[in-house]
Amino acid sequence: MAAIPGLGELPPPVDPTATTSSAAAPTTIEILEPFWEYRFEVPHASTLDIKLTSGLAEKDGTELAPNTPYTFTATKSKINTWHGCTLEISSSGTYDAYVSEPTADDTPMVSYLNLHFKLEAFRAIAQRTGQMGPRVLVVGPPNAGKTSLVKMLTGWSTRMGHQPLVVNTDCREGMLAMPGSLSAAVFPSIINITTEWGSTPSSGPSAVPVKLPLAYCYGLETPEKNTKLFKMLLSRLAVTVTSRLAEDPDVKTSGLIIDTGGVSVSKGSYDLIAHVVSEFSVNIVLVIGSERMGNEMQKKFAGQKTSLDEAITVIALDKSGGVVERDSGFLQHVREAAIKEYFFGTTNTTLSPFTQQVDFSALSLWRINEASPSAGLEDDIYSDAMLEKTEPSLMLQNCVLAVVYASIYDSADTIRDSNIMGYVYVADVDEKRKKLKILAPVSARLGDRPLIWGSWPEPMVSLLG
Ligand SMILES: Nc1ncnc2c1ncn2[C@@H]1O[C@H](COP(=O)(O)OP(=O)(O)OP(=O)(O)O)[C@@H](O)[C@H]1O
Repeated sequence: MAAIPGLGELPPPVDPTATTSSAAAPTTIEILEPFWEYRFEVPHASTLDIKLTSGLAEKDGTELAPNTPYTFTATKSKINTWHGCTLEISSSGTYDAYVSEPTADDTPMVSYLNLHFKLEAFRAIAQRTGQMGPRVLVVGPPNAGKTSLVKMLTGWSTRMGHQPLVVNTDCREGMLAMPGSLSAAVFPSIINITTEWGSTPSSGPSAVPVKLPLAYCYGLETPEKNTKLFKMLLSRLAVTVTSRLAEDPDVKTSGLIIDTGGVSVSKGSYDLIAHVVSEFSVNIVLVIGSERMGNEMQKKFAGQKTSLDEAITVIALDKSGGVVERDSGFLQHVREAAIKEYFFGTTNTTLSPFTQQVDFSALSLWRINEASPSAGLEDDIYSDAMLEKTEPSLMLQNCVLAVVYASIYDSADTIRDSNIMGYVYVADVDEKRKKLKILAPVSARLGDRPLIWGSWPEPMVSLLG
């Protein structure tokens, strides 16, 4: 299992492998004026190469290096420019792209950048006084551009020399960890823009320093599937994040940026938002893409204080017209690609995962339960039942399991509260011989650590195909 020591960063290798471009593909040139965006959608079977040949451009807050081809696949995104630029585009396979031509007055990007400068002002005060930097939570309906905003605020702050701690509470997608995980990582350096958040920290070289997240396994698709477990893991993550802030002055003054999954206007979702606000002492709530949610958040947090006795400010932001919906098929390909990359690397950095045969009896396997609808939120007798010791079965076929930093002799609660060390994949289940064929990024004895089995990410059939 690839070690995830937590919240650090791996240095880049001395000789990173350069990204390759499809030299034979026809090339088009796009000239962008200030504030314009090059918006593109590449399906998983195709690749799109984008090279900045003049001017300055960025993707979600991270600047493109000049004359360097960036290869995108299974991506819907944009490249924007503040001062104008020229891009050279080539592709293999199909893709959709167009240039959006807003002015400074009609792009929400300007309000996002202004917000960034406000956060910088708070960070400057924090540096002078030794106080905590801003703790920012981004909420909004599905497909509002929340994650893109979190990336932009992270990228811009990193470029100013800060080290924000980014927290992902969206269990449907992973941040530097598999989907189904809740994770946090410090971003002292740029994000690898060709993947969602950069590579997951399996073994293998990368041109951009690999961020090491701290991750907990929730293993279910939505917070509603087991709200109590979800809240417990968030609290657990908040404790670790808070102690990380306390021990590192640079991270402390840079503050937190927290992403959420899309919420509908409902009491249950608002309770979860309030839980995150209180556990992470959030003092700035950004509501993107819903005036109604903005108003309701204003009302909810009016007059409330953080644990540090600061007021909670709610700021409503417009959604960008470029944000696109990603249908379930597309997102499934994205998840599959992330899992494949974890075990096999990318075309540039091929990894060789280890396959081993393991007896059913040699494993300590724990199943994450969905809460029964009758289980009361505050009802503690359900605590242990959230994680249940179980025997391997055919149901494990093609599942990803989380390996956690705990002992197989620990209690269910301790195992639940332990952070993730890495992941393995069940390639085959032989019920007759009572053996599993398991794929792991490194060779290690699997019987020594508890394995957590959830229903998210869903079984991936084509991983070895
Ligand atoms: N201006 C833009 N132009 C083109 N694509 C964009 C733009 N802004 C965001 N996107 C893309 O739209 C998709 C949805 O955006 P994003 O993931 O930021 O939304 P979200 O609110 O976090 O979604 P979710 O509700 O699934 O968490 C992403 O693929 C993102 O890269």
